[in-house]
Amino acid sequence: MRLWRRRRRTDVPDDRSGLVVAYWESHDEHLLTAGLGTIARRLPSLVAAALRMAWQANPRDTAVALAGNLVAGVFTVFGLVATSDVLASLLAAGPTPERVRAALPSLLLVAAATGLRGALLAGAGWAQARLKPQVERLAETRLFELTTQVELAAFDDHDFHNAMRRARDSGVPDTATVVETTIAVVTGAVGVLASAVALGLLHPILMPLLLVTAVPAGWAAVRTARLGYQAFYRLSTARRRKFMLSDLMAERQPAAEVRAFTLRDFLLGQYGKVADLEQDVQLDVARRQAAVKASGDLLTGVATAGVYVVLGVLLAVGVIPLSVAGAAVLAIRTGQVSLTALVQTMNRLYEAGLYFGDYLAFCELARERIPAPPLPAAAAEPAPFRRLTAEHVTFTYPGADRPALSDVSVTLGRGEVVALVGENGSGKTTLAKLLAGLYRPQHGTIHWDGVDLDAFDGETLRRSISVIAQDHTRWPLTVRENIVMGRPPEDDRLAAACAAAGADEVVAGLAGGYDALLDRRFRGGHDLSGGQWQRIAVARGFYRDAALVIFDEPTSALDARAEHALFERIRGHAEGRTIVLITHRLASVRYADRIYVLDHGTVAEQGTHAELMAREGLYADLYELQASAYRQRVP
Ligand SMILES: Nc1ncnc2c1ncn2[C@@H]1O[C@H](COP(=O)(O)OP(=O)(O)OP(=O)(O)O)[C@@H](O)[C@H]1O
Repeated sequence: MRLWRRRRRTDVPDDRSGLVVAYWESHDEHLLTAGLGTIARRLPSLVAAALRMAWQANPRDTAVALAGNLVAGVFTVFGLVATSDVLASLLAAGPTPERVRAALPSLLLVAAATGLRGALLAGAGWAQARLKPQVERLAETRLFELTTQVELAAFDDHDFHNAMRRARDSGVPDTATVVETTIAVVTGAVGVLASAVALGLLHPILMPLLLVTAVPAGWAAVRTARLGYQAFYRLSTARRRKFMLSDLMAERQPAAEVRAFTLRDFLLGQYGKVADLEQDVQLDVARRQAAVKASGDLLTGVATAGVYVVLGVLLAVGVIPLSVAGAAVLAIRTGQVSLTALVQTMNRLYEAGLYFGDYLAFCELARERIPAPPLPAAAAEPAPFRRLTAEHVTFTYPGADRPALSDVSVTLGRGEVVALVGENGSGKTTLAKLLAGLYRPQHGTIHWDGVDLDAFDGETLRRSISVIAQDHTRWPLTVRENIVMGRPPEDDRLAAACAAAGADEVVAGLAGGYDALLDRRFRGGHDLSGGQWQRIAVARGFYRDAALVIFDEPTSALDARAEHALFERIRGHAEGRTIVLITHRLASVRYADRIYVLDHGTVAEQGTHAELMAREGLYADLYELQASAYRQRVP
């Protein structure tokens, strides 16, 4: 932390400190200043949460792992106490063969206890190994169940996004680590307890000696974990920027532009700044962790020497006999091994627990952002509407300082083609997403034949709506999967949708036809041109039998002939449905039943093409501007 502040004041260039400030503002101070007490208080709830997770993943394996370790502890005590009897027999007066014979029963007990303990630990270890992948899968499934269910607006929220990255990248893998180390902590604690009980049985005064060696090792482990977490948290924003830069420099998609714009030096320079920052922090942390570890080891050595001195004194003044002292040394050594393992695993548990905490916190956060369930009365699948109306709708994106839409009202009737036009950033896409139920307005209502959209279950509602987004996803799947998109595959429908979108020509040109894989990262995969991809996306829109079909800039990448043909087909597709068409090609919206002209988030004008032209307002201006461009080119 000190290094950080020093750098911010002195040699960090401005753009680098931009990263730092972003990180610094989102800092969770209390996690970074956690001491031994905090950890001790945190561990029980952590252990409980981890065991709950393990139990949900597989109750039998969890029970076997825990019970195996606990019962093994009983055999440890048994073996240590029996060792004292062995030593007492061996150190007694008399001929050696007699002494060995006398020690035999205790020796057999020690051997049996050791064997059984080993078998139990092996069984517990096997159960534990089985648990790991099961827990990992459970954690990942839960995370994806939530990330695919939260409201779309959550993805526009920087804090939510950061929390999701931390949960996905560190939280999920560390969930399995937390379960693993929880059981290891139980194992270590049982081992220490067994040694302590054995020492207590040998002589009560020996018990506290074991604990003396625990303090320095515990301090070092906790401090090291804390330093590591500080570094991770400090660098979370910087790492995100580094991943982004590494994608820009080493992925296929931006490769051409990196060269065309001669961006190499700029990107490497940006990368260098982030990498310098990361390296500085990591080296600083490594140096401080090494110093802490060295101090911890030194103090543990001093404490162990002290324990042996005390043992020697007790022996010298006759408080304990030699056989007990011998067994005590063994118990202390056994206890120390368990103690070291316990401290190390506690350290790992605490460290992983912080990330696991991020995971649990994110799951909680995500649950809060799942849209509320609909009213039971209206939860059925919506019937095709006669009228879809948005009334006085206002919507502001999370973190935005002004609304993207203000007091917007529109009406869509069945069988209509309704066009949304307007300049860049005027709110067309936002309005379309609200009509599709992807975002919820903060003010105003959207009614599907008089029923508020909120009353429908989101998934059910969206089955009745088809959205072809402007920035549609190029799914790395086959052509068929790209168009069918999880709906039951029907060949006739597929062919009709492709023909309507002009994608049939694209499919005909691919060796695998509908089964061609559209991802060049896999052997035999294909890539398509922008216009070809757009035809596939439009076919997706035609394939879904939806009451409301939204085409957002469906022809932006199409050639003139394909564009003309597509607008014709879109009009044909409106029968029994409603089409919302967003486009800047105003010639194509002339035949729309109604045109809404958006301007800075409000509806500036509405009407048919003829009405709007007669009005001589914004629409007429934009239309004339486009038309004159064509007129100029044609003498
Ligand atoms: N995810 C987002 N988070 C914050 N602001 C956004 C987001 N998406 C859009 N905006 C803002 O909302 C406003 C409306 O954007 P929208 O995409 O709806 O405009 P548009 O009319 O579709 O523009 P274009 O013609 O360029 O596609 C813009 O000011 C834009 O910057």
